[in-house]
Amino acid sequence: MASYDYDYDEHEADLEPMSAEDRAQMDKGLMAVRQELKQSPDLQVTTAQIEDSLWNYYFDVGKSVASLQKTYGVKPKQTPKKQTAPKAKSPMMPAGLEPRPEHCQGRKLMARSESFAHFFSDMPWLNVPEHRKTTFIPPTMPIPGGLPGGAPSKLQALASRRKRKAEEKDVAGPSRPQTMSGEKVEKPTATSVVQKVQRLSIDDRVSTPTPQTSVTEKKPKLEEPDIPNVLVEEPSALACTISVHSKDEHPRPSQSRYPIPYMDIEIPSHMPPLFDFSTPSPDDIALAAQAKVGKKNASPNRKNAAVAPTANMQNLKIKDSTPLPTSKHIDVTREWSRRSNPKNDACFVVVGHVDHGKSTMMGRLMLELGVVDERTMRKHKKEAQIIGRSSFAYAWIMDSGSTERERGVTIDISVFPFETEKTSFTILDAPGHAHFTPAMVTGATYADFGILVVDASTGALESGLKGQTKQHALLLRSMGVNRVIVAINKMDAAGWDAVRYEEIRNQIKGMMKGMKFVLKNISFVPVSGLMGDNLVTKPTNPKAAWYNGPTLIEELETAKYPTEETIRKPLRMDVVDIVKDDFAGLSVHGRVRQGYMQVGDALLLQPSGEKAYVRALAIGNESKDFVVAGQYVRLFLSHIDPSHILTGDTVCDPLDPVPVVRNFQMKALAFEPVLPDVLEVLRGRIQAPAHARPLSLIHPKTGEVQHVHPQLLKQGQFGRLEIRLKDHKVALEKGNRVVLRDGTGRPVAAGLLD
Ligand SMILES: Nc1nc2c(ncn2[C@@H]2O[C@H](COP(=O)(O)OP(=O)(O)OP(=O)(O)O)[C@@H](O)[C@H]2O)c(=O)[nH]1
Repeated sequence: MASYDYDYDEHEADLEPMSAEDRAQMDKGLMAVRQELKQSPDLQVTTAQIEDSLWNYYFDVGKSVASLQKTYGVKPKQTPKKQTAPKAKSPMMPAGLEPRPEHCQGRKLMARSESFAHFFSDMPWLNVPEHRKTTFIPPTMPIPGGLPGGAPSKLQALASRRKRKAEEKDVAGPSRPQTMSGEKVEKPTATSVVQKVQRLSIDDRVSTPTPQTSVTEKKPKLEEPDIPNVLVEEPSALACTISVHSKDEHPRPSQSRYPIPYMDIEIPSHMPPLFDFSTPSPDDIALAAQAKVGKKNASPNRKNAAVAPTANMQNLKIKDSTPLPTSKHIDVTREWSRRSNPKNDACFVVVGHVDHGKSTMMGRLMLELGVVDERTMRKHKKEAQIIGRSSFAYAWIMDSGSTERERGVTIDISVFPFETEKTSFTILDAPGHAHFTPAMVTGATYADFGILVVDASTGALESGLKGQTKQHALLLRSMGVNRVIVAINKMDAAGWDAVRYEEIRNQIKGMMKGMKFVLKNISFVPVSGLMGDNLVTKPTNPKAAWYNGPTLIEELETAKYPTEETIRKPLRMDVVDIVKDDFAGLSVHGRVRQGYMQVGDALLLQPSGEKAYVRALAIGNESKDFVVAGQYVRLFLSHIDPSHILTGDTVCDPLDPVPVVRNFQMKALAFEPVLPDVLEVLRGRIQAPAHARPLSLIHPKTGEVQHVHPQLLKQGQFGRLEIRLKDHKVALEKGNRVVLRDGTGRPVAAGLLD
């Protein structure tokens, strides 16, 4: 057995001579090194040493000289050396590389590395008798242009058949179409591609289709190939997804369809079919049983929303086979009118210029009402102090997002439910910054009334009147939010100055009058959100002694909503938020605009047309059997894929759904000139580009048409607009509030659907 310890010197004899090219490089390098070292009187280096050094440094003269001087004690030459960039001396080594590592230095290794074969010559595994040696047959390569998996294409198969025919003709003569084996050559029949491929010999498959005729030969008439009538399949959904194309978008030519293998296999008549689709599947049986249960409980009474939809649910495509949620079949309108503690439900939006104190006021109100406890407040104060935003501690009750807290700016609408003795309220705290107007519009879409917060401190009112104080008031007006409480805030900073309060009151009154608000629906309350003055209790500050009007909460309590009439209308709820919770399951948040629903009800989501069931209901953390118009609820859904729900969708009664429209007309107030142009439609969470065109100019008070097809609606004018959505369809109906804004995000007009 040979030893595996390799000794280079022992195998010196095995070294292969240097190539002619290397030899020439070496000779050139040798001369150059000698030239460099010529002036050294104590030169002790041999030719072999120089050659070794040159080899190690890839024929780099400079590096070789330096190495020799260092190794053999030759003093460096005093004359400055020419600085040449190291050149690559071998085609394998680029310039600037490090010298060869020690373990592979010397040309010995190169020589040896090519002569390892001898080393294993006595290995037993190499002494295989000739008859036992494997014969390697090259694998069948896919034919160029053939089908995946190596099958030839139809064209190649045809060429191959012709070639074979021609060869057979040569052998057997034209009158006897037979193969070499004596079989008759049959005209290819219409069978499957699978069979066709099987008939082809390996020779056929690897042969390149060549022209069958020479130039001089008469070109035989090309026969149409017998293309088998096979079942073909479209590319799969996965394939379409991967290639980012939809099937419809890019229909593929028929030749790119591949046959489904084995579809031509004939099943003998005595064998049962593999899949019998003539009988119901286990899923069908389960669904039929569920439908039966639903039918048994059905009653023709529309008032019982749990029952009526079920009767009409036969057409619904249920997405999973989990049992339907069970309903208590409550007569909701009767229960609601008989409730022991009749409370109003009211939802208000808090609007106003940025930093005028909206969130602080609402946060402090929650503390004063005991909705938020002192402990939580202390925590907020401490955390706000840590990041140097102590003055925002109350605002943190509303602004729960980390970005909102860090930046001290409300970004999205905050929803906060709370109750007083008389009313169940929902606060929609809107952002004041102009960038977040869509969120403010979302709030205004669902609100029964608004609180317009105005900063009383010097200069703030003025900047607000030029900014969001005015814009938000306009948006409220044009969206039909007619009841507004103007909270004149930061009265502590204004020293509870009665004159300042009156001044602000008059200015805002004038502005709102100009916006065609009915003044009896507007009320004013001086407050200090930060100090908690006049929110729930009368101000304690002696400077506020002049004020003897209502507190903010007293003003809020005047709201009355909903009426029985609203509850009897078909269900509408706009999806403001979607929550996918691993534990609690899929739920959506929103305000029931009209109608009611109870656990077990069937629902329809528009504009998608997806169906679902009410699995559970909750208001705040309290679970409910039913919810009615006016309440801000959490609706837990079943039998729907979460990917089919979007914010902005409308949850509605499947028997009386909200229509899905592409074109509509609306009565709008123009904040900016409205010309025929592309604008963005904003409704709740819906944002869709549309083409807007003025149809008529309307008198704001009488509603009479003053001018048909005006070229534009001027700022402050009321008119009817035609809206054509560009690519979306939206769920909208008469009376819905819609805002239009331009490309810069500035609201241009707002109004109600006609
Ligand atoms: N002096 C005084 N400062 C107040 C009062 N209310 C709010 N502030 C301060 O005003 C600043 C802004 O308050 P926020 O409540 O965040 O204002 P906002 O209107 O909600 O701001 P955005 O939602 O971002 O538009 C904070 O520093 C508050 O402490 C008040 O009544 N008096």
